[in-house]
Amino acid sequence: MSEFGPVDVAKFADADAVAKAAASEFVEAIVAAQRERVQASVVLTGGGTGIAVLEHVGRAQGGIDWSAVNVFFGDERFLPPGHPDRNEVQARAALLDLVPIDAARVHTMPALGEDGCTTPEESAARYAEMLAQHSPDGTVPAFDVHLLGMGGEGHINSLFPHTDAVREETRFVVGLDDSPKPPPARVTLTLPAIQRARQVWLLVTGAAKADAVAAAVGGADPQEIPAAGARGRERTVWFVDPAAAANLPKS
Ligand SMILES: O=C1O[C@H](COP(=O)(O)O)[C@@H](O)[C@H](O)[C@H]1O
Repeated sequence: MSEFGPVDVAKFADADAVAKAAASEFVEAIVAAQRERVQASVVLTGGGTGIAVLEHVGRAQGGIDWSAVNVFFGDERFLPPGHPDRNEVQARAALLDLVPIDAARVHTMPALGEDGCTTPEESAARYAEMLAQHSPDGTVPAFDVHLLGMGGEGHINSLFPHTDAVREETRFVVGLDDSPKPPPARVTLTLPAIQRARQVWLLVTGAAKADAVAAAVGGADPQEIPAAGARGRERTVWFVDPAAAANLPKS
């Protein structure tokens, strides 16, 4: 039996409908996790669609007990604190500053110069320690939902094709200083960390991503198309618009 749940593709009329639907299901998933386990843990992503989803969650919110949500990040740009390109900064503006969540529950990846971190690897090591403290077995939490965006070449978090980061098999967080997409210095959860999540949701819109969507859903090698390795233990869902879904088999 596979260690992963099924892969579903959910198609919506356009990019805004993708963001609205994912936001509404995200709220429901957090509420359901809190009903079952009291605490919910989610991983946020950067990128256009990922941040649009958070804006819609901020408007909807319905029923989430924010005092029992732990927020983590899938990747981060290793830039000074408060830099507008940091995923954390964008997530705060879109959602986290608008809801009653305790600052201690927002687990950000240390920025350049924060907590004495001068390299992405130092930031990654700090983040891995923090994740271990939030995991019953001292590894990484079983996130309820891990949100992901995807680049046109199939990257997720900061896991780019044919890189050491996407090949990583043991560490849950790594730093890189040669990201093909700027900025070069980044920190990212790895495939082994993503694969601990109960649910993995990929939020993908636009024609530029159609080839990578089809390859990933079709079971490509994750070293070629990192998104192919993004699988949740209970469920993996692709939230796509018609342009991103264009090259999927019609059935
Ligand atoms: O660099 C990144 O890109 C991906 C995808 O972004 P998108 O704007 O094309 O949706 C994003 O998921 C990731 O967090 C970010 O660091």
